[in-house]
Order: sequence, then C-alpha cells, then structure tokens
Amino acid sequence: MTLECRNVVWRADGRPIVDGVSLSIPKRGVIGLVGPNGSGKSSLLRVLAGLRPAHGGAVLLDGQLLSRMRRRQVARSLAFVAQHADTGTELSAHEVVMLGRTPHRSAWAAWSKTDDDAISSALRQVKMEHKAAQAWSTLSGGERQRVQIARALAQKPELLLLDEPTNHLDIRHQIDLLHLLRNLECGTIVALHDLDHAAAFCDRIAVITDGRLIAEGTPETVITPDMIARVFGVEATVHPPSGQRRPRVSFCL
Ligand SMILES: Nc1ncnc2c1ncn2[C@@H]1O[C@H](COP(=O)(O)OP(=O)(O)OP(=O)(O)O)[C@@H](O)[C@H]1O
Repeated sequence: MTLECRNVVWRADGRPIVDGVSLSIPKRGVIGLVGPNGSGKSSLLRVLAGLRPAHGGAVLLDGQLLSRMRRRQVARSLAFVAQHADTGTELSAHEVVMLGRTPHRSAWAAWSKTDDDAISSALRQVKMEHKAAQAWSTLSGGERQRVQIARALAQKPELLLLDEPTNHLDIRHQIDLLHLLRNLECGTIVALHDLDHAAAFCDRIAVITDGRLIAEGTPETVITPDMIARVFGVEATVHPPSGQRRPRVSFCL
C-alpha cells in the first residue's frame, strides 16, 4: 500500500500553509519530514492522514482518492500519531491502546485473541507493558507519547504517520523509537526536528519550508550545509562519522 499526494494545497484564513506539495510514501521504509517551526509539517501530515481535506491537488491511497474513502476503511490502512495527542482522562494506558483496534472490530464482535495480541505486542514494542493499568491522566509526557504510539501500532497499519513522536522522550527512548520505526514492516513518514536523527534513521528526507517541498532524497544528498543555511538560517558542517555513510551535523555555535 502506498500513499501519495499530488500538488496538494491546504489553506488557513486564505493563506496557503501547504503549497503544492507532491510526495510519495512507499510501502516500506521511513521518510523523515524536516523543516522550521511553522513550515507546514503537521498540516501536511494531517492532509495526508485525511484529517483535513485538501483545498487543491489530490491525496491517493493505493491510487484511490482518500477523500472518497470511508473513514473506517482509511483507518484500517493508515495510523496517525499527532504531536499533542490526548484522550479520555478516565482511561488506563491499556484502554487507550485498545482504541487502536476500533477500525478492525464491529460493534457486536467479541474481543478476540488477535486484538489482545496486537495490544500486548504494541505495549511491549514501546516498553510500556508495566504501566498498562495506570490511568492515562497520571502518565508522564513521554509515557503518554509512547502509549499513543502503541495505540497506532495496535491498529496494525500499513502506513504510519507520526508528528514529532520523539519530542517528549529522553534520548534512550528517542533512539529506541527510531530503531522501532526503522524496523517496522510498513511505510512511515515522521516529522522530526533533530537532523542527525533524521539522517541516521530515515531512508529519505523531505524538506518543507513555507509550505513548499524544497528537497527530497537520501540523507546524503539532502542534509547539506547549504540546505541547513537556506532553510534554517544556521551555519553548519556536515560529515559522516568515520566508517559511516550517513551525514552528521555540527552546528557553528
Ligand atoms: N487552523 C489554522 N488556522 C490558522 N493558521 C494555521 C492553522 N493551522 C496551522 N496554521 C499555521 O500554519 C503554519 C504551519 O503550521 P504547522 O503546525 O503545520 O507547522 P509545523 O511545521 O508542524 O510547525 P512546528 O515545527 O512548530 O510543529 C503555522 O504558521 C500555523 O500557525
């Protein structure tokens, strides 16, 4: 299954926030979406997830217009983890992850072993089994983030869209999560601020600024001093650590 947007435009208050973006998310591999604050990353991900209707262009899921598909059908294929995902405060962590099974269940179906296995596996993947019974409202920011990722994994998506999933996580959990994403058997697009993480874990990098996609390619071709200066206005050098291929950024502070 692939997700593709063609010349997509999304406006707010008449202003183009996503401005003619064309991008393909293949069925395997991780695309890192990078760009400055307010450049349109979250807006693009929401349009790709079908949560905001595009004002121009088209979003296609396996060649079909996403806007014509039923929400449930979309949710069986595609999971989205928002930047500040919240949920009912009365729920436990386990119950939040159970929500991920909703697209696969009918209202009258009994809870199945497949559902249970998907939830246990998702909690295990984000290392949150030990907190499964704890109330959502009492979890830390990083724990909530990991539970939301488990909810998306329990959905068993073929495509996963994540908006800055590492932003509440300590460095150990950031690295664990990025390894996890890289090893998933689904196509993934992930908005990231850390250029080194994007370079180290993503197969391709898409750069967005002022709502426009200005570069897309392998980390080696995209993460360059010129791009960093042009897009972020920061001077940097870029070298792979010895014996490695992927770029590593040093900012001139
Ligand atoms: N519903 C809306 N109404 C008005 N402006 C909006 C709306 N949604 C987004 N914007 C504006 O669009 C721009 C892009 O926002 P978006 O959240 O997509 O950026 P981002 O690249 O994800 O930023 P960040 O890195 O800070 O999370 C911002 O200037 C934001 O204020």
